[in-house]
Amino acid sequence: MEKIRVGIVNYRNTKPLIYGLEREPMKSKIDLVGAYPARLAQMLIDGQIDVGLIPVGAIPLLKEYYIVGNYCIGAEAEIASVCLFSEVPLDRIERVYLDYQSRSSVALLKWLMKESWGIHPEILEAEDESYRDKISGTTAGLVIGDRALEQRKVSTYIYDLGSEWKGITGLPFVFAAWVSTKPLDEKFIEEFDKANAMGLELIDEIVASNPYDFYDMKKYYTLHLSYELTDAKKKGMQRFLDAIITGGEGTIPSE
Ligand SMILES: C=C(O[C@@H]1C=C(C(=O)O)C=C[C@H]1O)C(=O)O
Repeated sequence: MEKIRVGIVNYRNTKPLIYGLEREPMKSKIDLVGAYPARLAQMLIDGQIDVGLIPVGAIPLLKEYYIVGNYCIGAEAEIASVCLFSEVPLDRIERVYLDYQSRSSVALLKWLMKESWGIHPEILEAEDESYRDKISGTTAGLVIGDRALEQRKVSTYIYDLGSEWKGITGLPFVFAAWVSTKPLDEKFIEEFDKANAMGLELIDEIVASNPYDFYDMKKYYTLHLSYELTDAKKKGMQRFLDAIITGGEGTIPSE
């Protein structure tokens, strides 16, 4: 049987979900491909993967899409790894770098600046990692993933996008979900879902085997990240999609 090509986010946030994908019975049925979120979205559009952890902010670009299974990269409130970093408070920010690796948080940040914070800094599209050195003075920057956990040690002001969303909408936020552009076999989805659940029961083991100096990973996996795609998360996801489709923040530049 042909293997299903599965695109996974290459950040630590994904480790609990892929624990079971890297083991049987899933292992021999799939090929795992790791990339940063914005790249994964492009890979799904280009047909290089069959299913992937796709940024919800990129969903408006898909002609047809299917949410696969019952797990996601989500947060009930504070996420810790998706933040606007700055050396000055919000009202003094003059320029904002957007993270080239993100699609959801870029759209969420634009929405927050316009609808909630009422600030209109100049928007700069980061093209590579060098933008992080430019987060200084009145130039702020959006950073996601492990790099954000590292940036927490550098920047003075940290605006957590998960907390901001929750504060305004009262809903959880889904950063990425398993998405395909064609329907997948139902039996496969069932097994895939079970494999996703496997690591969530083994957080202590995952934390112990992946030492990390920048953040308390037990706290990250259990307090910040929330992996079940609950009804509340689906509601949060729909609310976000409605906001970015009407606001135009869902459009992404070509790579
Ligand atoms: C929680 C996170 O969510 C990520 C943020 C994404 C985005 O902004 O497009 C996409 C996938 C997620 O891995 C994170 O990276 O820290």
